[in-house]
Amino acid sequence: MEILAAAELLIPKLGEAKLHTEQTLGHKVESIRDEDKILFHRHIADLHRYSKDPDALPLLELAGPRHKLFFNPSQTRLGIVTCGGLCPGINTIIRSIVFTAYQYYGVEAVYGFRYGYSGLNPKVGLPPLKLDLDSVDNIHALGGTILGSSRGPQDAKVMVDYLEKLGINILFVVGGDGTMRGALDLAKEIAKRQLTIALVGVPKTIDNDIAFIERSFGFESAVEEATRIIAAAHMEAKGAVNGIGLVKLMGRESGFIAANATLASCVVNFCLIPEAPFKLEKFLQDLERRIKKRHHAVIVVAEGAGQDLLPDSKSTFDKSGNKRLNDIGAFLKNEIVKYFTQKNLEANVRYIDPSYAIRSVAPTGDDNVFCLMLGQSAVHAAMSGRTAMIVGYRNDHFIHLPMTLVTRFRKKLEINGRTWKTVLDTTGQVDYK
Ligand SMILES: Nc1ncnc2c1ncn2[C@@H]1O[C@H](COP(=O)(O)OP(=O)(O)OP(=O)(O)O)[C@@H](O)[C@H]1O
Ligand SMILES: O=P(O)(O)OC[C@H]1O[C@](O)(CO)[C@@H](O)[C@@H]1O
Ligand SMILES: [Mg+2]
Repeated sequence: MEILAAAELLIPKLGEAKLHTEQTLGHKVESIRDEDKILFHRHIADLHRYSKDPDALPLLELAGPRHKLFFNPSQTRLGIVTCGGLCPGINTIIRSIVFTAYQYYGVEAVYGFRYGYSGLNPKVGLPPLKLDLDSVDNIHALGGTILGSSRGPQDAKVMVDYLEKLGINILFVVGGDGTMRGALDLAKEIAKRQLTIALVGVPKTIDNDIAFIERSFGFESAVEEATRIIAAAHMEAKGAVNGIGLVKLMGRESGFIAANATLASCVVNFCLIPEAPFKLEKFLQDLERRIKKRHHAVIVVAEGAGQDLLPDSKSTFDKSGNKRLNDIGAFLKNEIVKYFTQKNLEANVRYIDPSYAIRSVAPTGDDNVFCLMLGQSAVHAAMSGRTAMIVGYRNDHFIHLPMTLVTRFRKKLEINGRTWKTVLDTTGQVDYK
């Protein structure tokens, strides 16, 4: 567990919020008091570290409407941009921001930038979309993003020039670690020019690997979809002599999707994730044991697992600088077939790579609830003048976190934690190190 200093959780503000919220909006507001905070840590061992200086305890601001506004709704213009890979629930976030802006704050100037940061570079030629209640009314039922998304950088100076030209006061950035790094570049440029433009992020990744937040929206929906695919692999495995269903799931550097889908589906015998390196020979021997005993097996492998086993090929990177991974699924399929052929044992491997199919689906009901609340939290934070922050979920609360924190590292599945131990217990797999 990362140990933080209290100051690391302070949220930057554009200035003093002076407008009385209820008087300005003309309706009742159940505001959150700034001093209502929750503990960042909850493990007693972590809390003990602060027993000598309780003032140093790191505390999290709760999300929600504030007693005072920084922005005057009648003069506020909002922008939304969605970047990086798709994730179930992005549209619900967009809808929630638009509805909260219109209905709670009476802000009607809401614009959606097209195709990620590309839409913030006017030279690319993608004018923003004007968003209103009608245009976003049904989008929560759709996968993807109605605004489009992209990878690849744009110059922060060019983007801030454009925001200034359009008179945007608040920009909501929906994206992963890369997007938040891009947003921090924007925040620096905005501060340099002493502009009053707030930047509020909504963290997005189906990999669930964003630092310091406990749950990423869309993760549950992706796991749900992955579970359906694993069920198909199980059927295929049971339908053939010594059938082996092999499913590759997304998860670049962390195995959250693979581990959760394994637990959710109940039929997986081997779950391979990037956090738990394995020796191929040991894994194949255990697979042979399983096949001899039960005559079928299901393997789930996260795309980032076992990369060290793959033959060296020249690394390539996507436009955002993310390393392209080698295909561990195809590699394992070949190795399994080779191994069983050498042993003169029949094995029928059915390899399923659902790839994008698990992340482009519509969100589950629970993810929709989550997205709705994240979108609302983002608007409340921005209207109070908070900036360079994200909204997130931690210790059972919607909270604010500085953007600088969430770009520090990518969260990994804890190998000594409960989830991974449960995977080991339920699959019966052993350590293949
Ligand atoms: N270090 C960085 N500085 C500035 N901008 C960045 C940086 N890294 C990424 N970006 C920009 O952020 C956008 C999205 O980044 P990226 O493609 O890495 O996806 P992401 O937000 O991490 O989402 P995910 O990886 O979950 O799909 C891109 O336009 C990219 O150029
Ligand atoms: O092919 P794309 O769209 O660049 O993205 C694929 C990657 O995006 C993610 O869905 C999210 O980071 C990863 O799980 C996956 O490796
Ligand atoms: Mg990323």
